[in-house]
Amino acid sequence: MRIIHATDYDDMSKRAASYILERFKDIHTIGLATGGTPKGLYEQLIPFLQKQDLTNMHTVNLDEYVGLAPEHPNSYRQVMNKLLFNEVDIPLANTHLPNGVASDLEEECKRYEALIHFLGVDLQILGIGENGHIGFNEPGVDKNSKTHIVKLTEETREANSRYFKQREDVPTHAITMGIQTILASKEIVLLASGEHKAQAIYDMVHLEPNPTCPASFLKHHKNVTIIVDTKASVKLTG
Ligand SMILES: N[C@@H]1[C@@H](O)[C@H](O)[C@@H](COP(=O)(O)O)O[C@@H]1O
Repeated sequence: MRIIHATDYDDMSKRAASYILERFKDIHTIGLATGGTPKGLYEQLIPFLQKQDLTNMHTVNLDEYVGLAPEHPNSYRQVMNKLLFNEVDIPLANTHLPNGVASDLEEECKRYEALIHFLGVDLQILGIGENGHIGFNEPGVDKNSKTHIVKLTEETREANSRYFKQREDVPTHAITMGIQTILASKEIVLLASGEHKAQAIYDMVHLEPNPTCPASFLKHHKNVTIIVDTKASVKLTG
């Protein structure tokens, strides 16, 4: 695990953008994350992406809420459209997320997993939850998990309720890439900013891989870079 230290959120976003741009010519499929953390990174990437031919590029997102149709303003599909896809000239058909309203959700998980393996992810961007979750792989997750349906912890629903009108509107379940799905990508870049992420970052770096901190399983991957700002790394540096 390589650690790149950034001063603050803005610096983290800029460093992450430069890191990705240095490798851009080798990225055909990129794994994307939602949440507040990668927003600044996407803003940094947009001016560059606007000048690229993205016809053959594909994106795969980590997760989607169960029960929210792609048109729902809180669906991760809409979030990604707003943050990135509408700003650049990528065919929407090349931007992939699980379908949270599929009639057969188990089949949908299989379809999405197969699609990811077919495309092959060159670089996966990750954020991290305060409880160490990646994607929506909550504590207790199986390290061999593939794309699956998860019940969200109350902590995660609370953390994500800021995007919804009221807490009760936050879905109880989601479809997420599993730990194995994430580990199958060629390279992983995890971003974290803010003191509320400091414990999760400490656990990820210092604990043996174990399900209490799902991000600790990233130690099983040979090419992981974490870009953390001063506040998120405060427990690492003392
Ligand atoms: N499923 C997403 C994760 O992919 C994200 O990393 C996490 C942290 O979000 P934020 O970046 O807003 O702190 O929240 C959500 O639960």
